[in-house]
Amino acid sequence: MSLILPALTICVAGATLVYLWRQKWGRPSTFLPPGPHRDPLIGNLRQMPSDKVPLIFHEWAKTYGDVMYLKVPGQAIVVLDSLRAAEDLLEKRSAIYSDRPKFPVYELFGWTCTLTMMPYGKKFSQYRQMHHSYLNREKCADYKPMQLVEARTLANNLLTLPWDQYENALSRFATGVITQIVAGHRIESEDDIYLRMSKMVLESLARAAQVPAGTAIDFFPFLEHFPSWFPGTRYAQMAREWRPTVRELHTFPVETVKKQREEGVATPSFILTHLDAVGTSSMTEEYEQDLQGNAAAMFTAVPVVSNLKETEKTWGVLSVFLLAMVLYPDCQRKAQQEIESVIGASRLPEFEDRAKLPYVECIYEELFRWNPGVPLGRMVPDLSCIIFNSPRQRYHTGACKTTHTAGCLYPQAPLSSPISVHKLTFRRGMTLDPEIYSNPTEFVPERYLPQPIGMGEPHFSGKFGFGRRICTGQYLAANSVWIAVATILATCRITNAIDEKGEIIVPENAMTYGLMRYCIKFAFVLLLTRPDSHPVDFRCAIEPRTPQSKSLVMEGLHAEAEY
Ligand code: HEM
Repeated sequence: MSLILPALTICVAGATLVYLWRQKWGRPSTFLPPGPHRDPLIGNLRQMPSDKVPLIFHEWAKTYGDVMYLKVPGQAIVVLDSLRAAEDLLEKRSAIYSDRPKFPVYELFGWTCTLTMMPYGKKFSQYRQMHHSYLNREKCADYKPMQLVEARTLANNLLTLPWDQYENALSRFATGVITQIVAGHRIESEDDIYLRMSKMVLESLARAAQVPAGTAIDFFPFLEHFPSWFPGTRYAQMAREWRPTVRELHTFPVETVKKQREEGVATPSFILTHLDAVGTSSMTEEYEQDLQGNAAAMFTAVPVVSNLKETEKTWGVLSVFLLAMVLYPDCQRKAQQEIESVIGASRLPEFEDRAKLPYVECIYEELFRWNPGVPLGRMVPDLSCIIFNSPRQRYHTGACKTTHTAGCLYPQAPLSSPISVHKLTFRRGMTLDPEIYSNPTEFVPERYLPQPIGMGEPHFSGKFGFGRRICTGQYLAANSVWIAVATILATCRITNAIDEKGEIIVPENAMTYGLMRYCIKFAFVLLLTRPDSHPVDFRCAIEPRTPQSKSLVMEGLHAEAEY
């Protein structure tokens, strides 16, 4: 027993030395894209920004170009700073750049069979198909009545709740839509089981997402079996604690719908459709796991916790909307005038009005460009963009396809490759491109209107990602965001909050960006990344836009309650 600790320490120290040696001498960098100078062993670790990472990468890209290479111990990062580079690699070559690395930590948390983290392959196509069959453009038209009711509930909540509950209201909206899609369940109260579960699970996901594939466990999976006091096992311990909660989100919705189906009371949902497709008696264990994983993956698309800022989906976009409306009151006024002149003051917006409200459409588009909720693209890194540094190495690792962009080789990675390289599609740089967008840091909805009224600039086409990994919930999300924006504009006036001293609070026009933190612990270098952005906490005031607003919302809710 007394020999175990020294033996383990020697093993780990040996593995670390081998690893560091490989970092230093294992790979010449002949074919790498340009990037800041790298120190021996630690690469770009010293230069890595601790805040506003997307903006700083964008600054660096001005020197090194729109395909930039960075290296920190254990991870190589390829930053794609322009739409052209992203389209070139992720759209045109998506057959070879759609893979994901293995995520031992996520798996320990209980995220197995999850599309978002799934490597490219047969199962991946099967999962995409499962999502697509329920979330394609045509099917999403059927969900509009439900989204309309949820948007009106949101407006009602914003008009009645105090300011510190606004985030909850937005979260409830996002979760409410997803629970109906996934399980046919309508959230009626604040203590709803799905709200509680999503809140817990998203918190767990956020913790795991702080370290996408960058923990000691990811580098040395065997550490999972070590006792919790052993250096580098912290995330394994955390994962073990969260696992039951994550698993509950997988099993509970499927079990509940199965039971409802047996009792003949199930309402249409993603789960019911897939249960019906096979029949519960002939359902294999594998199919059930697939269904659980796919249903749970949709919940991960919803940030439900008011204090939880780590997620990037619908909530993020709507909080960006509130911030923009406070900072740019003229835009709010123009949109409200448009709604009033097209729809009048006696009813609320509906999906059929969308084409007649071009300025509201421009606001919707500008939200995704101005401060995209996912500035570094995928929260989950890809392994697909592994770069091999020499033909010799390609030979050794058996890569089979190569492509050529910006003078660099990007061969396809074999899944067994031991090299961990993470690509981050860099959406912030794409949305700030001065060659595409004039005054790019300003919120200017008019930029999309045709000239001479507007500037004729293009919509940001990467808002839901690229290629074969493009967001499967894009049509659902687009409808959710649009109807929420239109309904809030029609019913609410969003203004600056007043503080305790009676002074106007002017929110800072700044987004916080995830931290890149580094801890060097007992020779393990852990890269902790949180590649997300969200408005810094801000207060705003929301009041009825007209004396009739509240009653209109209530009438609208009653009229649509039986959709
Ligand atoms: C405004 C809301 C949303 C935004 C901005 C958004 C954006 C994104 C982005 C940028 C990606 C990465 C795409 C890539 O890797 O190129 C993604 C992936 C994904 N999204 Fe969304 N999303 C939203 C809502 C949703 C919703 C509502 C769902 C489900 C109902 C969903 C399901 C997914 C899934 C499953 C993936 C992973 C796809 C894969 O890896 O193959 N998203 N999303």
